[in-house]
Amino acid sequence: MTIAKALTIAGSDSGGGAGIQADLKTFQELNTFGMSVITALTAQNTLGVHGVFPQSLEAIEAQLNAVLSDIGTDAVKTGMLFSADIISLVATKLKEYKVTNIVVDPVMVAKGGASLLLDEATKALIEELLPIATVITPNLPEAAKIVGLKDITSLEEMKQVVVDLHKLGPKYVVLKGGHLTDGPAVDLLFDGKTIHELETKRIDTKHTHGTGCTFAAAIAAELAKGADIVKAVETAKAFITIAITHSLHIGGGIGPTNHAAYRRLANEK
Ligand SMILES: Nc1ncnc2c1ncn2[C@@H]1O[C@H](COP(=O)(O)OP(=O)(O)O)[C@@H](O)[C@H]1O
Ligand SMILES: Cc1ncc(COP(=O)(O)OP(=O)(O)O)c(N)n1
Repeated sequence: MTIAKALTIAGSDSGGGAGIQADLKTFQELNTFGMSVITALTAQNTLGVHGVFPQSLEAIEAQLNAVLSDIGTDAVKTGMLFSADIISLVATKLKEYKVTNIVVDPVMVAKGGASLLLDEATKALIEELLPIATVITPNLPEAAKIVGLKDITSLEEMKQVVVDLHKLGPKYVVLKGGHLTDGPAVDLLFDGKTIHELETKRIDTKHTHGTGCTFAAAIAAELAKGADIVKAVETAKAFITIAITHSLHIGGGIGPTNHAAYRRLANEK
């Protein structure tokens, strides 16, 4: 039996809602074979990030070589990369192994405010990773930081920024509107010619831990299976919307999204 393969290069979330754990659950639910390269450990739960422990470059390189020299992958999703050195290593290895379908989620800050990317690493992200990305999936604060704005607060501003982000080299840009404070949850996909709007009702819940990781992992899984970019992003949007609708009220803070809900609902149809 053959199965599409997807690799996440990201940080571990001990609480299970974001990072490597969210990515692997999403890969599994979307019928791909998930693999991981762990860049950093976080001691994390629904209340926040309590510790960040980056892995050595040696450990990260060994994981990348092990997976890519033997198994290979049909898509990669990058998440928390933490430092400029880790970004450079990942970019070098993705080029060395000629990896295609590279989804870059430029993770910078967790919802609780903890920094998951050193400030000085933004330059390496922009210069080394964005140009080799198939698609990037920034949220609004990440996009603002990348293009040098204070903030992005409207759909009109999003439409300008998605074009500016595309000029940095990725083939496609998905700008996520989850951080807009009211109105529907609108994401924009720009393919260099057309801006596609993906809109759903905004779900009234605080339990949104791991939304960005899950969404980007779903895009990677769909690309790995051969979907075109529009279909991949549409499926990812449906996946995350259902995961948020059925989010899990566990722990004392911001609970995780429900990765199992999409497949469960599909099976009930
Ligand atoms: N309350 C919500 N209701 C519906 N969709 C949401 C909600 N919050 C976020 N989303 C969607 O979840 C995905 C992740 O977006 P976002 O939360 O902005 O990312 P991040 O976790 O990186 O900050 C996007 O598709 C966004 O539109
Ligand atoms: C290890 C790790 N990686 C990424 C994140 C950020 O995840 P995200 O999907 O943006 O969700 P929030 O944390 O912002 O809810 C993380 N927290 N941990």
